[in-house]
Amino acid sequence: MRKLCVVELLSARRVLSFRPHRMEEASKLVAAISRSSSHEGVRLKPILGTFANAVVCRAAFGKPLKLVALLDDAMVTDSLLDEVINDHMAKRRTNSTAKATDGDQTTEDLVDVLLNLQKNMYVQDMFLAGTDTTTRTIEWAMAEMMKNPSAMQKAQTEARSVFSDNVTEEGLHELEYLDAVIKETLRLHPPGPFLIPRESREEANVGGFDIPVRSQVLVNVWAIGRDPRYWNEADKFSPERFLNSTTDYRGAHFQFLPFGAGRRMCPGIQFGMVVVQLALANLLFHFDWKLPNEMKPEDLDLTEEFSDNALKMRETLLLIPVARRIGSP
Ligand code: HEM
Repeated sequence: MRKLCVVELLSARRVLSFRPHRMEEASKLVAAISRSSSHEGVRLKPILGTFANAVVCRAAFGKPLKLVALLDDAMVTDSLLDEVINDHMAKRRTNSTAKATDGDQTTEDLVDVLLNLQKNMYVQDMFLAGTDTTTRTIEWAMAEMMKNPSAMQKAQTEARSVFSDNVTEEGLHELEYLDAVIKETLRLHPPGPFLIPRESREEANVGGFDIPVRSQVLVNVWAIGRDPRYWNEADKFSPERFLNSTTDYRGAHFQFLPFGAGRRMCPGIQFGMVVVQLALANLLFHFDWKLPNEMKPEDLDLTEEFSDNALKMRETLLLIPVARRIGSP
């Protein structure tokens, strides 16, 4: 099933096919921030959540669903998902959009794919794994850049020199500094601080502790990402450490495992990274950002809180966006 999803939904070809949806949702994100701009500031998390929800849902279900209802209430979730599946079945019966209306197979969504294969259960898992992780990564990256204005300035200057009128996905690969910002954010604040539990297949001794065979093993990637044996000034936010470095998050460098490693590694890396890059590039390109109440960067509270295997920001990020006139530096 995992293999199926990787090939059918999260492969490079599929991720590329969802580009028009992502671009549309990115424009809505910019418009929503512009609308809610005020002197008191904007709470970024709900707006980012709506964006990530829409992008993941449009890929998975063909349309946006209500995020809060999905996450908070299992019964509502079931009935919403039933509705989505029934919708798709009805469309198939009337033979209108079993495949995409334009006849292009690549615009099928996950529900179409799973209905083709008669495997409906996986839909909800995919949704939950994809939305919260991306939202939190974007929020943490913004928070760290607000606390470290020189990083914000470098990322902004880069975005504004790569793009002229608008952000396009084709140009995202040129944002090297932003890529380093995202890596550094994932090192310090991995959205899943513990990987999926593993079971040891043989006896081992780790750090002086005997681990019997068949023990449940939890890998704490948060602690590994801050271990001074592997990272200089481990608690410092310094995207520069990833510039000209070969360390990446694809599971081969065990000091940096935000997406896990091995057979259970996150299959949504490509999907997740493009969503995070696209959102951040838009936030940096279209807005200047200020802290409310004349707060100084060093006073921004980035205390982490751990619950439900997620690292959350204790204080929700509140920022003032100042829309930029395109063409100005
Ligand atoms: C910044 C974004 C994301 C991060 C940091 C992240 C991180 C992770 C991690 C750490 C795991 C566990 C891996 C392990 O134990 O080795 C995981 C599993 C998973 N992720 Fe992601 N993820 C992200 C985005 C996504 C997206 C966008 C999707 C799908 C749309 C997705 C789908 C999944 C699924 C289905 C699993 C379970 C895999 C399994 O059970 O074998 N993730 N993710």
